Amino acid sequence: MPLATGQFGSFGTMSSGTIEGAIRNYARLIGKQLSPHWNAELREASLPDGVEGLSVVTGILGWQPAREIEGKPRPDQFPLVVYDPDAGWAVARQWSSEHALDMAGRRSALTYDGRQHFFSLAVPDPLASGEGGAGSVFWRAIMRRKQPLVMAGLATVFANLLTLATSLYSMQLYDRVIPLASFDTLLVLTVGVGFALVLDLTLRSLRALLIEREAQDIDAEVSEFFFARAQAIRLDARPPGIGTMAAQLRGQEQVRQVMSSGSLFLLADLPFALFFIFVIAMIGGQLAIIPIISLPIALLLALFLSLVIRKGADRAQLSGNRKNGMLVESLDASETVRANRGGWFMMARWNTLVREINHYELPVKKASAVAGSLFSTLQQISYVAIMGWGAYLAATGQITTGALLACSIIAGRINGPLVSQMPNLIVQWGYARSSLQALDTIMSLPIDPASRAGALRPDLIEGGFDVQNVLFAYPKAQRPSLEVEKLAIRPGERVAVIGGIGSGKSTLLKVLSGLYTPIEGRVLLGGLDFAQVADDIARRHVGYVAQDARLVNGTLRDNLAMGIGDVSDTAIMEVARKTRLDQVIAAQSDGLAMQIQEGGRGLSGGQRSLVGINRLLLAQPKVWLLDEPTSSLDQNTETAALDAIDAQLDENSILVMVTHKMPLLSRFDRALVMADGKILSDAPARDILREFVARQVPQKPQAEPPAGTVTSRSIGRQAS
Ligand SMILES: Nc1ncnc2c1ncn2[C@@H]1O[C@H](COP(=O)(O)OP(=O)(O)OP(=O)(O)O)[C@@H](O)[C@H]1O
Repeated sequence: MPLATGQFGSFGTMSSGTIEGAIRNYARLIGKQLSPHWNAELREASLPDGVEGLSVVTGILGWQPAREIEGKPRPDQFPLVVYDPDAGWAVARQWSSEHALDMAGRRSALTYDGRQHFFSLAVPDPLASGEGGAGSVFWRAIMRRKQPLVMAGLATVFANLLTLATSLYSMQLYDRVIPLASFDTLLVLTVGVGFALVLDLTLRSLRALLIEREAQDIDAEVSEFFFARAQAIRLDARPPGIGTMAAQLRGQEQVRQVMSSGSLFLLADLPFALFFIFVIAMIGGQLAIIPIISLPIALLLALFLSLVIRKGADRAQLSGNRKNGMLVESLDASETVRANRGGWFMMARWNTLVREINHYELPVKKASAVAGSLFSTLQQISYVAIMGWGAYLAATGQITTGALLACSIIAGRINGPLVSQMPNLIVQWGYARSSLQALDTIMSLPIDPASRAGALRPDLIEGGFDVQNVLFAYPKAQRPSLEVEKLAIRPGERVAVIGGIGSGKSTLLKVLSGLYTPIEGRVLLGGLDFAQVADDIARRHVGYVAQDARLVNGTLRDNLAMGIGDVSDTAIMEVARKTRLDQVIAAQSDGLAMQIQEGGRGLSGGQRSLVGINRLLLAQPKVWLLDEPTSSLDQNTETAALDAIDAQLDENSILVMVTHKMPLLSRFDRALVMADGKILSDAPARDILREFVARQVPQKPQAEPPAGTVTSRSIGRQAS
């Protein structure tokens, strides 16, 4: 709800600012990302008007309370959240004059008249909760919901106490009602136990509902965390098996399921087992010895089972994840597999994995089946022992028949749910444990420094690239794929990168884009270590079209406007006309609303590249990094697309483009020739082109590759 309305001082009319809007702006300014659902809990809350609103909001969100600045803030204390009695909540960047504040997201300044309140806020980082491993992510999510969980715990306590009511009821029936034919007592007891049962039902249902509701929230929070974490993993550190990694991430559902299935509350029943043994001792005396013996046996059996299945569950889980990876790979590469008659090869790998899973799962299944029978036998033995020994005690007058019956009911309560569900629970926990281990592996992968809190957020990046002693190697690679001692690219330069296949051109572009972090050396852009610049700022400044331009599931419009925000259809069509994408759009009955399938299926390779180029033209970055963007375009479309890019470059823009098409060098100032991950030559593009043409002409009769194709040999020759 709006907290205040009014105007910002004398500098113009403003709409009223809400706390949520101010927090969003503040987080952006200080470089913290808010999780997508950060304000979900605020929607149902009623927030007070006025300055108290912020403390209520931080309380609901579980953040540290905001710190109010006393008096007039110093310049070094900005940015600050501001509450103005007239204009509501906003964010002040800095003083713009002695009595005016420069406001974030607002064009006019706020007049300071001493009535404003200033706050500094500690915005938690959504990825920070990952410190301490995957288990701690779940644990923190649970602990944030202490209140409902305490209530669920209390419901467990009461429900357990109420089970005593039925046993005591039976005892009274046998000891008082039947011998004395006391029907009044029967009526009172039955009504009493009836109430107890209704209460028990209510409490158990309440507990189940509470757990389910909280489990859903925990699920949303935890899955959001792992999704964000997976997105933030440094691209160069990603494991190659995407399908396997997806399966590992899905393991979180298994952990969540175990946590929400009420199994945790089954463990909460454990202390009650001790209490029930105490009650049996009170009613049945020596009979308590039976559960005192049977309960530890059950627990030891459970411990033994968990040890037996641990190894098998871990291995079965690993193979299961690989199986998922293989499934994804075989579906993704189905054309290649089919065209090369690789079906049987894939099938053989699949069957091997299935056999592997069965091999590891078999001992788990066997152990849990045997344990199930053992637990049920233990339960029956303990029943027979209670009844047999109890009958002797009753016959010899040491306990009443009612007490015997009550003891057998209570003993059933000890052994019943706890013991009968134990094997299942242990197997579930075994798998959840290995899922947690897999999640820990993902958590241990390095994340992009730019995704971390504290990344640089410059308003403006001015200047060119300065690459200093950069060394980059892919994980587990034998040798580096890129070694660049020194490379400077000034604003306004158009640089082509050429070289044979696998010479390191794409890697250079990825390192320049900041998507890959060098293992040694630095890439500076405008004097800033680019790896330290916040991701959103970096992406806005640097545009990159990958060699394999992939699209995502959604409409063509979604794909063109991805990451750009508000972009009108008119703007899209204007750019599309320049690059000839308009012809692709016109050929579709749905136009921009055309549905694109995963990975860009539905469009041809060339069309996909063209969408990538158009996206960049709409984003209007200062730095353009293009990896063979026109390799699959026809001549006319290529010319149109490159002309459109040319037209958008100004004297401060940088263009670095990888290409195998030598004639395109005429469009560039400079050309870098690469081989073996190194820059062999860095020269004016026209010189390289002239040299190339000169060398090509006499060699034509020797059946060399067609002009315009760069090979390792030709590059070697140029460089020499
Ligand atoms: N994901 C990866 N993991 C391991 N090694 C890789 C990976 N990608 C590339 N390489 C290796 O790094 C080297 C440089 O590859 P890069 O893709 O930069 O070459 P390129 O010059 O762009 O080649 P092309 O012209 O074929 O696109 C190659 O030797 C390649 O084998």
